[in-house]
Amino acid sequence: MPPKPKGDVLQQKSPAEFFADNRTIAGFDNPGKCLYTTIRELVENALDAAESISQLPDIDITVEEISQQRLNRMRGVANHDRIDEELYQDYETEDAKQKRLAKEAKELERLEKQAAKRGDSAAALDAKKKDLEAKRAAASRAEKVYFRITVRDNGMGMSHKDIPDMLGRVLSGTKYGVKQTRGKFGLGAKMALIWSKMSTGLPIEVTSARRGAASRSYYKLDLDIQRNQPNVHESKLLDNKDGWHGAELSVVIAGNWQYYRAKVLKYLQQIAVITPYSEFRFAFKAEDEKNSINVTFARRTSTMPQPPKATKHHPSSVDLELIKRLASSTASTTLTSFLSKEFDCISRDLAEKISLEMRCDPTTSPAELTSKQIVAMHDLLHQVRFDNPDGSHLSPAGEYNLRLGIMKELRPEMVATHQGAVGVHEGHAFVVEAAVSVGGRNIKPGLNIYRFANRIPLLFEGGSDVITRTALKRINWSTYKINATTDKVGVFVSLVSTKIPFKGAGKEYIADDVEEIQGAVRAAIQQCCVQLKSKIAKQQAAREQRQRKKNLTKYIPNVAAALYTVLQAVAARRGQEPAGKQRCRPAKRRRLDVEEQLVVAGVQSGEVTEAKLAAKLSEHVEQIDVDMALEYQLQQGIADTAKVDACLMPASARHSYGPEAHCAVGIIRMLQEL
Ligand SMILES: Nc1ncnc2c1ncn2[C@@H]1O[C@H](COP(=O)(O)OP(=O)(O)OP(=O)(O)O)[C@@H](O)[C@H]1O
Repeated sequence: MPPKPKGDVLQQKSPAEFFADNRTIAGFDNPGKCLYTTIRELVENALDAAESISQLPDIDITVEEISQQRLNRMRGVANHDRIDEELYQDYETEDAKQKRLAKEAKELERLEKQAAKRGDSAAALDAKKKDLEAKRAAASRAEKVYFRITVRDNGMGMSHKDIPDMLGRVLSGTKYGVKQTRGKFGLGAKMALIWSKMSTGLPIEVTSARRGAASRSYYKLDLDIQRNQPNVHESKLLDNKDGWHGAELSVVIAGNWQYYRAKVLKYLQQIAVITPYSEFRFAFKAEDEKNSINVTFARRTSTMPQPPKATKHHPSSVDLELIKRLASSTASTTLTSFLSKEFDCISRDLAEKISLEMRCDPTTSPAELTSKQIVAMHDLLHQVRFDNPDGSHLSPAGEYNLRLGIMKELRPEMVATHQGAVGVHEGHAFVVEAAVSVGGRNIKPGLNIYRFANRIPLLFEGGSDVITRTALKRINWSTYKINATTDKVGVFVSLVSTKIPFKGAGKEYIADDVEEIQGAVRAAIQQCCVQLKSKIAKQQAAREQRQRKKNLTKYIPNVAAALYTVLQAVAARRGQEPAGKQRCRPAKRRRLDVEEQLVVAGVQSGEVTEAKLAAKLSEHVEQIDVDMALEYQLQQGIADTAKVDACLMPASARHSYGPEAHCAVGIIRMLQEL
């Protein structure tokens, strides 16, 4: 027998080991990204848990900075005193120190020049210098920084006995059905635990209670990576006198706040946009108190989208294995009832026809189907024409919520929203919602793209995502009077589906190769643009009108002065002419009409002054402005757009419904509602 090549030994890996070795697949790339993804996974679980019981989510997120010394104390490890400094990575030779100082001086000089060029204030320059110093201090600091991340929600909670498996076994969860949920893989919380095991060795702490439970569960556990099973350190039942329900998960990991701070805050802002019915309280507790942050993303509405419902598999989306699994686990005893009960869009009638097409007796038990019959069924299910899923089980954010979220977080000048019709991809229904906003705070000029999938903000890998690519390449913004480089444009697209074609388990971007989704995203953005186009045209007309008024007003003093000089000259000449001559003027000179004669007389008597002329001109410009505004409103269809019903409660029984009240900008008409 030839000798086995060295290293050619058959090995097996548990799913936990696989994900520990390939953390990047799940979005756990580097310490900073791990910090971000941990927060994200826990927040999304919290939202899923609250929404599943139609509870307005109340979520507390705390990130507590922990120094190496404190972590050592927590782990019961003695602090390490260095014997030989030269052994360490952060040891700086004299040469290296000189180079660093020179580089820092250069950087400082660059900052100062930049600030002078931009005319930044001394305070802004100071802030930049401090930032530079902090970065340098952090980079030169030998010890790593750790974080305790705690997320507390008011959701459905977890049952006492399930907690170890839910949080200590990779690929276990309650969200595997055909249902629109943020979680899908049964992986996120476990990845946070794996990372905590790998970086700090500390277990996760969980407290949870279900609705109406008399006790709350407390667990301290970690995950046996090789066996992929939970390892419970401590478990107890605590009193739940105040009837709390929800979950609180707390995990200590290595991270990098400095580089991922902006991403975390952006994520929270975007999740607040897509779930304005949630309240998020975020606290960053720094070791140095002055660096701590507290931000609240307040709830702005109590209107929650309908919770998504679990649906059945659509026949055109199933594979052979799934059919086998369903056939072996179904409670149905006949093929007809199996097909009509386990699959969406198959009536009993159709089920019977399919059975006959399979050359099977409709009363055959699904458990007795042979492999060949299952293959025949699989082929048929992919060939027969079925109705599309109707999408009623999906739960889009809704145009109202989307608009509200955008208004609350960005305060744009205008925003348009659109919800597309239900589409289908591989037998899974999907809905695309979009909003396009113009102007607002905290938004840069150009296209600012916000992507959401099953109401999760997607912040990474934007370049490959169907939403980004569509907004950048497939929309001709100028057709809609939008300047995609200078206008501050917000493009918000949210896709919900029972199956989002994510690339990777990190759920960071949506594939751009699904034609149906690509088309739906494009159509939804275009619909918003069409709405905005007319608003932008109106705005441009109003701007031009304002400009015209400004120009006219600017010249009033000069015009009044010139006019007054001319009038004075006319009045003086008239004053010198003998009375008789006034009646037989030379034919060339124009006759003054009565009004003009009055003005000239006014100038002569001192009643008409330059100031009075200027005031009259201003009045006239004002009047033109009002007339044009009213005419413009009429052109735009005042009846449809500018008429608003308002209910006024009379303050007392003595009131009358008088005639219309006219003002410069509208008419108020009182009608008695009988
Ligand atoms: N805050 C929570 N409240 C209630 N149940 C929770 C909470 N967090 C986690 N769970 C339960 O634990 C399970 C596992 O969570 P985990 O984050 O590992 O995966 P997931 O959310 O199902 O999927 P994904 O990996 O896609 O996020 C969930 O399916 C859920 O049942």
